[in-house]
Amino acid sequence: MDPDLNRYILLNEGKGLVPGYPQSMVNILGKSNIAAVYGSSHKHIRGSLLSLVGPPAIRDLLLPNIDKYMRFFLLNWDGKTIDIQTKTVEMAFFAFFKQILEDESSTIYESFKAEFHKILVGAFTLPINIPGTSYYQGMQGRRSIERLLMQIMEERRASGSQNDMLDRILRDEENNHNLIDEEIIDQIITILYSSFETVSTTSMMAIKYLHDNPRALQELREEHLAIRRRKKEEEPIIWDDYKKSMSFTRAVIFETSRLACVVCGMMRKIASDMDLNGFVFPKGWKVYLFTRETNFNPFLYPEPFTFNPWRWLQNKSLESHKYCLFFGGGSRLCPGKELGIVQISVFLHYFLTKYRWEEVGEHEILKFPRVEAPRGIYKMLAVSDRRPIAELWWPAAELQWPSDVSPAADGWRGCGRTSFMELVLKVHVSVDSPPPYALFYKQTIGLFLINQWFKERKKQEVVGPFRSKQMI
Ligand code: HEM
Repeated sequence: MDPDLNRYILLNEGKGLVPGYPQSMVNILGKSNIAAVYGSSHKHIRGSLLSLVGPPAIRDLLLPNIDKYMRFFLLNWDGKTIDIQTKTVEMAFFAFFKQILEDESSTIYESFKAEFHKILVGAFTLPINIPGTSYYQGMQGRRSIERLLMQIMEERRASGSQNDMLDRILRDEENNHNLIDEEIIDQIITILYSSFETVSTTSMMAIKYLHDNPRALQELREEHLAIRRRKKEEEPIIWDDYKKSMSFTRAVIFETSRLACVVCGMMRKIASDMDLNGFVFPKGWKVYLFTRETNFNPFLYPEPFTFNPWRWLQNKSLESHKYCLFFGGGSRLCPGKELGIVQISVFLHYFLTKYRWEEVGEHEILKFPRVEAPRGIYKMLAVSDRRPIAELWWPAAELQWPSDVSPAADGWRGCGRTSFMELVLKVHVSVDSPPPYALFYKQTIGLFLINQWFKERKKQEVVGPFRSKQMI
């Protein structure tokens, strides 16, 4: 949790602090996925990815598409009670799928979605490859997506070009990255995996915080209405709108990422015995850089539990502060950072300028180990606002939300109080099969983990402090 040490680890991959994501994730996302490779392979793949999702690509190719699909996606919510969690999940998947495989049929879209869901569930599990486990299903999902992509790539090669991301990887005209098929498949799965949950969760939480903070909602809405007033209804959002007229939107997105802790940390592996802050970390050990603590550092963020987007405007250097690690750091700084922010901004733009909404029923949002509304009950009644744009604003009185849903009340849930064992059991023992399998696996895996834990403790007592100055 030490912010300086976290930063040191992120900046020193070259000294043997390499990515250390779980085996299940490496197997399911693929051995050449960007988060599993390092050194020259990492540089090579990262170069290819940046040319696909970096700011020039967003400005010229991706933003017009995001605009088109976001308008389409937000049609017809009027008068309906929607589950905002389900909707933001669909929004993120739909928009990224369309960037990658624009003209593929709805049948391909539906199969992709179903198989991708298995990948999501399986990526952080114990790699036990027997029917019924989430890992097994994740591997099945990966294989199906592999088959689908191979087939699409063959068709594309035979029939000439389209202009989506897959096609640009296949052509790779300007950049000469020339990825082989296996690398292409791994990168596509990784782009979807890395973008989808971060973008959907940040969008959902932004809506929640805006709910709870009418003043922020009103200011954000005014920012977007001002953009709309300059445009005809059918005119899309362009790069200049995003760069020059959405500063409060960016602040809302950063404040949401901070308070909701959409990414809690990053994982690294020690390539050879290493002394870090006076502790010897033996080769092969995994290090979890727990960065979410820093999000609540009162010196960096006064009144850290308050949703205060204005702090990002008052202190412009906060975004590049060395402890601000929402998007990682060093050579693995998120290559999709700008794309993610653009997508959430365009989503908010159309959501705020099209609809008013209110909460329906009770809701519960968990923050740890991942941010989610576990029963999907965070529902909203969206009402299309048909008044002329000039009149569109909400009197603050309309927007008094219950005080018991303040960010301070739920912002800290579980954090720091979840024991390691509890966490391991929660994260890994998510077996999706019906009883009696589920119970059997849960018990077996639970016993296995407890046994491992006792063994580990015993080892520490016998081996002592790992030849170090202090015991880890
Ligand atoms: C709000 C949105 C996002 C957040 C908070 C976020 C966060 C992060 C973080 C913290 C890392 C560092 C991981 C590490 O060091 O191990 C990362 C890496 C990465 N992100 Fe994002 N991300 C977001 C959106 C996206 C999008 C839209 C894409 C899609 C293009 C993307 C693709 C990636 C990839 C490929 C990596 C691995 C980079 C590497 O290993 O060099 N992310 N992201």
